Amino acid sequence: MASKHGATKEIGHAVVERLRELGHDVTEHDMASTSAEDLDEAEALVLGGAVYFGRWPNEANDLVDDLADRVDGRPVWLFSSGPVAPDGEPTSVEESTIAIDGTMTALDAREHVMFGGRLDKTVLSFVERAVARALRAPDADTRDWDTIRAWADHVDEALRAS
Ligand SMILES: Cc1cc2nc3c(=O)[nH]c(=O)nc-3n(C[C@H](O)[C@H](O)[C@H](O)COP(=O)(O)O)c2cc1C
Repeated sequence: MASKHGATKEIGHAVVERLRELGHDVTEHDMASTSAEDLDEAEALVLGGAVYFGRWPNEANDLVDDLADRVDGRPVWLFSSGPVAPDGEPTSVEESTIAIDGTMTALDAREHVMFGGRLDKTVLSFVERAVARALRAPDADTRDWDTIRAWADHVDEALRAS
């Protein structure tokens, strides 16, 4: 996971827990302290990033660059955590956009899914808080745990089918 304030990390943890329940041997990594080589033994990869200004954090994009040469046909799934409001900015799940096409192509990923996010202005940096205020983004947590777990089930099914 690549998470600045923990919301994406918690989503990733829920996915990991569900995949473990379903019998998979899963290791959880923080992308900021993970190299592509660290993932060489993994049979499949699930990468999740928080969306800031329409893109994943730098550490996620750096890891994707390094992974591109090492994926070697392994199945890859991607998720993002972003939208926190039904309207306004940051925007709704349906409207939220992220520059993910390059990542999809680089890793030959099977799919990318956008989950809701969490915004808590009390934990943001000064600049982030100023941006959130300027965008009139409300404090909210729109992560839907049933949807997140259902997606883990879907990844499990795809893994079993492959
Ligand atoms: C400065 C700032 C910029 C953001 N930009 C976007 C964005 O472009 N698109 C989006 O959907 N969400 C955006 N968000 C919402 C975050 O992606 C959301 O809060 C996310 O769940 C945070 O994840 P994290 O706690 O793992 O860092 C932004 C939030 C902040 C504070």
